[in-house]
Amino acid sequence: MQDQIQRNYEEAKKQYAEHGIDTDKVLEELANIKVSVHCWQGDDVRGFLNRDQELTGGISVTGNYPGAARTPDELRQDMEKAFSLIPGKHKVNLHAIYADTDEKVELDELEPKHFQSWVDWAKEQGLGLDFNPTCFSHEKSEDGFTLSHPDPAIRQFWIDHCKAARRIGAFFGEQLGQTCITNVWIPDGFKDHPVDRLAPRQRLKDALDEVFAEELNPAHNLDAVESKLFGIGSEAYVVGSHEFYMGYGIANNKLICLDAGHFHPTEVISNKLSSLALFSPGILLHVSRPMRWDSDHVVIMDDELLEIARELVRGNLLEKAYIGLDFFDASINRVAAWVIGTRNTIKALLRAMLEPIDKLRQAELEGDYTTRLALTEEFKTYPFGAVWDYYCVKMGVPVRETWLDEVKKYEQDVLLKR
Ligand SMILES: C[C@H](O)[C@H](O)[C@@H](O)C(=O)CO
Ligand SMILES: [Mn+2]
Repeated sequence: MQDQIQRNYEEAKKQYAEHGIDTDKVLEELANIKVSVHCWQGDDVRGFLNRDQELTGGISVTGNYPGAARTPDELRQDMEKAFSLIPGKHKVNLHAIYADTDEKVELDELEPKHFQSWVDWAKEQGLGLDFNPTCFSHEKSEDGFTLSHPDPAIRQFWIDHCKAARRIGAFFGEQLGQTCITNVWIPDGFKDHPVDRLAPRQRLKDALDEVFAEELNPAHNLDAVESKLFGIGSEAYVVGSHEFYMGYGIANNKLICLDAGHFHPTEVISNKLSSLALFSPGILLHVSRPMRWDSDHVVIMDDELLEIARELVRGNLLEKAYIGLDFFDASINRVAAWVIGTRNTIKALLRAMLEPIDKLRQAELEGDYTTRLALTEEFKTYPFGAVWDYYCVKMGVPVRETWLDEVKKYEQDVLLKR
């Protein structure tokens, strides 16, 4: 098998070299790209702080596949399994509700010490950490409002939680020597048409100003803000809309987070990256897959994933874009969900890096759209699979679908025993 993979790679390498593409160099670059893998796929966004609390905030997980992680140790064990099947060294994206502590601690009182075990584990595994305040699944968000809440006391609770989250993010960055991205997403919105659209946005703006007032070392923590068009129960109006955060992020030097599932059904984030790149200090991606009402299906190799990857590569945006994943599916093996979505994201980047970008750009500049179309179409069947297989071998992870045997075995040995 390995000899065949090597031979296939040598043949593919020649074909790409004819178009000036150095596959060895591409693979070196690919190995440097980190994907932030979201912990919440492993336990259906339950977390460990308030395990009896139902999931709220207009997001939903469906399915009852056995084996969801019930403790921080189980979640780490599952993520280790997933990472052993994914090429490269990556990051783990945590939410505040994943604190690992026996203390009964409120969200606004969280401290770095409540995440010490995650930092120790990340060090040991060579992983980075990203972070998110959890502004949902809590009694103080039951009426659908957090940072824009009309009640100043409730608003203050969420402001204090977000402030605490940023300090935890900075602790991650400082401890791990890798910048932590702390992303603020809030569910606030109305099911039906509001009378006053402005006041909640004014309150959100003022609350964010307070959240971000403390200066933190940007080498340790960078802040991001994530918009959404609608959620379940906030169909008519979401306070933190795209326009709101475009304005806020650019005016306040914050990363803008684009979640692929947070826009109109035919609106794509791939077409937003080049505009945003010109004006914002950085972009955080939540790579996801919208399906009708749901914004969070497991990422597959569809046109939009490829287009996102192409935009990142062609526009040289990989330096200012941070790639995070955001999906949750409880109807399939959760470790497999991570592996499928993360491998696809990396594979899409590889495919984008294996395109004759200079030739295509030149054809476009010269108005030769025939060549542009012909080449892009022919490259769709160039042997990127041979390069991917070789990359998996080189990085010491299973080739093609052989990873699935390992997940099935893990399911038998570990997940079904929970
Ligand atoms: C759990 C995440 O923070 C959440 O999915 C958020 O990023 C989002 O996308 C909400 O729709
Ligand atoms: Mn998201």
